[in-house]
Amino acid sequence: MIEFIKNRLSVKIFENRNLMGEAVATAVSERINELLSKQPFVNIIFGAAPSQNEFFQALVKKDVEWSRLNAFHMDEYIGLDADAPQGFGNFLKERLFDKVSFNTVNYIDGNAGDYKKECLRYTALLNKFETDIVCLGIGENTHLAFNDPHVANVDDPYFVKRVDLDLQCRTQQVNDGCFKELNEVPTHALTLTLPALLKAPYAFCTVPGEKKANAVLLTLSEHITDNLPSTLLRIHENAILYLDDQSSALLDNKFL
Ligand SMILES: O=C(O)[C@H](O)[C@@H](O)[C@H](O)[C@H](O)COP(=O)(O)O
Repeated sequence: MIEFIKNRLSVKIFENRNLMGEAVATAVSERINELLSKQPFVNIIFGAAPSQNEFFQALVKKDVEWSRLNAFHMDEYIGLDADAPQGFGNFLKERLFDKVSFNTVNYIDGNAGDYKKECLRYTALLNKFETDIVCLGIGENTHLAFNDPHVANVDDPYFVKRVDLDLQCRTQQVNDGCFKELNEVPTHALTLTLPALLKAPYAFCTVPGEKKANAVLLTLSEHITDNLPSTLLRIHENAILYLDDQSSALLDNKFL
């Protein structure tokens, strides 16, 4: 494993995806257990994406008092069928929420007719259950959750909002094998905003795969700006970026 720090961001590079996933699961479960030794519940937000699969597989095997965790997710498509496997709530249900017994699982409803009301409902939950940990990925366009560069706002006044998805983001969903064709990918979603994600005291960011190599390079080498949302991880007080051999492939000696 190779490790370095860029600004405040700790970066860890693993030989392959499985080792990376196992390491994230170990770190997250240790943090959960440490917090549970001091407080009754832990509130945790999960990204819903194939990049998180190895992490989830390892996490559910960890020794954690799941019944003391309140789970959230960070975004949801608008307008997919309620039981569509691509729905982020459904994605997490299959891989995580049905595997262990959380105290509560809090789903975003992408089919709520009144999306403003749904954003307010979820905002109220996030305020009630203050986030302790966020587990997230990075998009090919450097998005965090569905904060694509054109809608990402580090000073966003909202915690949850409706956004349109840019072409690179929608194409990524096809590249990831979640949808067969671009025109199947919804154009809009509800997402937690950058302030809602970045206020979590602990952030574990898991980014494997060759398709993310350029986004990883931008994350670590460009100026910190919400036009490249993942660069903001570099000023988070407690964030760790987990990479594999492929996603780290473009990082040269000036980093390593
Ligand atoms: O809920 C999520 O997790 C988000 O929509 C998103 O930010 C995702 O983490 C990245 O786009 C990485 O996604 P992939 O794993 O699909 O590459």
